[in-house]
Amino acid sequence: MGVLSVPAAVRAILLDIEGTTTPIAFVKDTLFPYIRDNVQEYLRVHWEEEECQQDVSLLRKQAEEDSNLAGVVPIPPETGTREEDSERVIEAVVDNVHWQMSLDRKTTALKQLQGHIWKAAYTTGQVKGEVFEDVVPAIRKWREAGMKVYIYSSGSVEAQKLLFGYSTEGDILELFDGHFDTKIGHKVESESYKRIAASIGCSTDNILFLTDVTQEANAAEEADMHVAVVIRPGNAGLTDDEKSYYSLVTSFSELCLPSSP
Ligand SMILES: CSCCC(=O)C(=O)COP(=O)(O)O
Ligand SMILES: [Mg+2]
Repeated sequence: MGVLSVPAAVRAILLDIEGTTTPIAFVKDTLFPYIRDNVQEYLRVHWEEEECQQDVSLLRKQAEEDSNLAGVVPIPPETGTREEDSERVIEAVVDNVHWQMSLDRKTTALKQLQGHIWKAAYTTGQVKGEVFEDVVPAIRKWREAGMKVYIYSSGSVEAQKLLFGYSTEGDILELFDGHFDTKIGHKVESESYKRIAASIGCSTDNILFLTDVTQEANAAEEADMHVAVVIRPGNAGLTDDEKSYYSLVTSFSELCLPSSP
């Protein structure tokens, strides 16, 4: 087992979810298929609700921005009150969601709707959020040592709270001091990490970011955060250059805090 010495300046640890706290397989084989199978029914049941209409407006706006992309599915406005008219728009939303998911898009519009659809899956016990077994004991230890712990995922804050609130380890939301999603900016843009530091109330140099994606690690490093790349079963492989450049961990238990013996 390796050891990663956490720099003395670090006061907060910022965690990615998919591929870091949670197996990619849980997202790809459980969460995403649930959306594909249930999006149409969800839209039919919740169509008249304000929250659902806001999600659809955001998806429509995203489709307009995506108009130059191959395969984009535009979402027409609803022009009447007849059921056939709603059904026509629902079909377009379903196709748009399926298209975005086929490309693993991380748009705020897609992620917001996904979070709302997953709510029933978690609250009825059909799905439990998976976390690697080293995650909870390590975070408890970090917190005891005075470290703040935050989540930054492309999954919406609502989706994050469902995953950790209904996890295989029970409700573990108390382990986190806060949550960030793409509303603060995309994970491959360095400005996002500066905004997160400002929101936490510290300097980027006081934060260690753990992620499986090297483009995210690059962006955080460019913002002057400390970074480590997490290697988990099922994660994408790294090039030899990436392996030698980044600090790597295969378990959170490998992190050694400055005061740790
Ligand atoms: C937060 S639950 C769903 C995960 C998800 O939708 C996703 O896109 C994961 O992205 P991450 O930034 O956590 O790798
Ligand atoms: Mg990830």
